[in-house]
Amino acid sequence: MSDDEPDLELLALLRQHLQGKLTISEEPETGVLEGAEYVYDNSIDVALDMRSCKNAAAAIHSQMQLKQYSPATWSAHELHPDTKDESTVAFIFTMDLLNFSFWSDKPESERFAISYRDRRWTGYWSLVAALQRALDEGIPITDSHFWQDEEECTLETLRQVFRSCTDEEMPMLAERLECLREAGNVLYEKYQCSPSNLITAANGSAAALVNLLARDFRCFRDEHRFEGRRKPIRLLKRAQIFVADVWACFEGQGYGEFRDIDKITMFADYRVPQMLYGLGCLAYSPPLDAAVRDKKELPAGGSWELQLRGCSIWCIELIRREIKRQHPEAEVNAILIDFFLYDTIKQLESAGQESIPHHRTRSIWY
Ligand SMILES: Nc1nc2c(c(CN[C@H]3C=C[C@H](O)[C@@H]3O)cn2[C@@H]2O[C@H](COP(=O)(O)O)[C@@H](O)[C@H]2O)c(=O)[nH]1
Repeated sequence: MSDDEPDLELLALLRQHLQGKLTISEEPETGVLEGAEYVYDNSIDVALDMRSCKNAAAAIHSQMQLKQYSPATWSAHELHPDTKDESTVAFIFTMDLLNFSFWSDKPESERFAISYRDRRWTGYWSLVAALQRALDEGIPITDSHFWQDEEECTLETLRQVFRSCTDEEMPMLAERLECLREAGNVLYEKYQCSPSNLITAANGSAAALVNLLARDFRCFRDEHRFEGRRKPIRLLKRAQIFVADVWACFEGQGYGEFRDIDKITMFADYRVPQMLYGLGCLAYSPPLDAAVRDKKELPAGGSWELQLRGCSIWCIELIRREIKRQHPEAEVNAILIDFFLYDTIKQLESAGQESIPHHRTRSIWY
């Protein structure tokens, strides 16, 4: 549809509203789930297997019960901050500004890794370890004033913060510096340099906080054109995982209190789709299956990548609904299911039991 043609969807909504049949709720929506369902309905290279989703729902629920998965599980990870104050919000914001693209095709012993507390950390944990190490070394890496200081916060500084114990540098360092610089400027201009003011501005709504991050920060605006649809598909992975990390860290209290936290969807990354494939929930067309197994890079924003990301979000939504159908009393949402599946695929990876490689796309979105 060209831009000058009437938006029939919008006209229908307005007509219903004028006829008093529709109360436009003031509660904000992110639109992520609507976009994910659209991608699922229009995917030909990724499909969901309903029988496997049903079986996975039962297995995931019982495992989560067994492991007593709850928001408190977040703080149990040794590298996550155990303070619960404004500096913790700044830490999580910094972490989720940079929470993308750690994957490497080098052998395990040669891939980018951070040495910290006598251990070698890779992937997402290399990010958390590097931030903790920087703070231990007196580098104010979670301070937005620092991010704006072009003398102090340089590419060289980031090379130091993210120095590897192997020859491989952290991927996309220049893009990471750009994210910090932009976030520092936006926080200075609109939020008195304080990430916790973002939470205050959202006034207790998780969806409002996600929308505010996508509106004010280009580096959180994880939105993409899909198959000619006029409205972009909003995936907003790092904006959503920021809200989820704050909610889990503060266990739904204080900075973590959101009345609509269940509106947050699965985080469309490169790990959980891999887990869903292993559970038989996701199936790929032969050309996509071959490309993923051959570890070919999938172009960022391409149809295959968007089908993988959108169908994964929709798949977790169906699993969540099935768990709630089987166990109406279950305290479960897409966040906890997602966290559980990420942690599980990481355990399978360390045991060398992945059934397919994760897909390879280089981007700042995940
Ligand atoms: N969907 C989803 N994606 C997640 C996470 C996490 C870590 N969250 C912690 C907090 C609570 C949980 O219990 C986890 O312990 C990282 N990622 C993403 O994965 C990729 C990193 O993969 P690898 O290079 O293999 O570490 C990268 O895109 C990163 O953004 C998650 O939870 N869900």
